[in-house]
Amino acid sequence: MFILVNLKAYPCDPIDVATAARDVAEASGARIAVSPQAADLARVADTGVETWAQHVSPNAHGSHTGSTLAEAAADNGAEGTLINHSEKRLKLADIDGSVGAAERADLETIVCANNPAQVGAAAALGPDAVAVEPPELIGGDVSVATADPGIVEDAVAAAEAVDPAVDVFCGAGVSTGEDVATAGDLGAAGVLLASGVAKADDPEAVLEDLVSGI
Ligand SMILES: O=C(CO)COP(=O)(O)O
Repeated sequence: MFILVNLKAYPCDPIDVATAARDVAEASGARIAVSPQAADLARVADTGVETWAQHVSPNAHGSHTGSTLAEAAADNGAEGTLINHSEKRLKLADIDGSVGAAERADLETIVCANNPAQVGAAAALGPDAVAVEPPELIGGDVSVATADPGIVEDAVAAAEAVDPAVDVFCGAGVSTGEDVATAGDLGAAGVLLASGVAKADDPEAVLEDLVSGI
């Protein structure tokens, strides 16, 4: 199970979380990545933790003010990128373009989706993985795998039907090792989470609990 911690725009110290994630990954052997604000990519990558962008634009180099270029993310230490997060929704053509931009820059890709139908559509674009995150459960206390196990199973089936090479992740409300284990039992290859770590008083303790569920 891959654990990806999305820091969103939370007011946590990205280096504290990155250092804790690096230490827990090293001690446990688990794969843990941290996805900070674009401006913090290089500092987070410098800790040695696996670092992901929260978004990359479909654009290549050129006159595109305000773009987060895949090439710039990669040059600043990102190894992968989320695309189409629920809080950064894109048009279909732009999701396709961002997947292509990430591939050109050698970034691994996870395309996020609201439901199994969108998971199937996202899988057709050829990312490395897709993630199902019901928006109504994001930021809550109950894990998607407990609140709506069927949506995870249906997302796994939807991706499998389109492209069995595309991994399926789930996210929303994940905060414990038990949540990680339940997600794995439903067929997820990993989890995306944010508030459970970014808002924690002791992110390292939460990460240690999370990897106990792998
Ligand atoms: O959006 C998410 C991860 O990308 C999930 O957020 P929470 O873990 O805060 O529910």
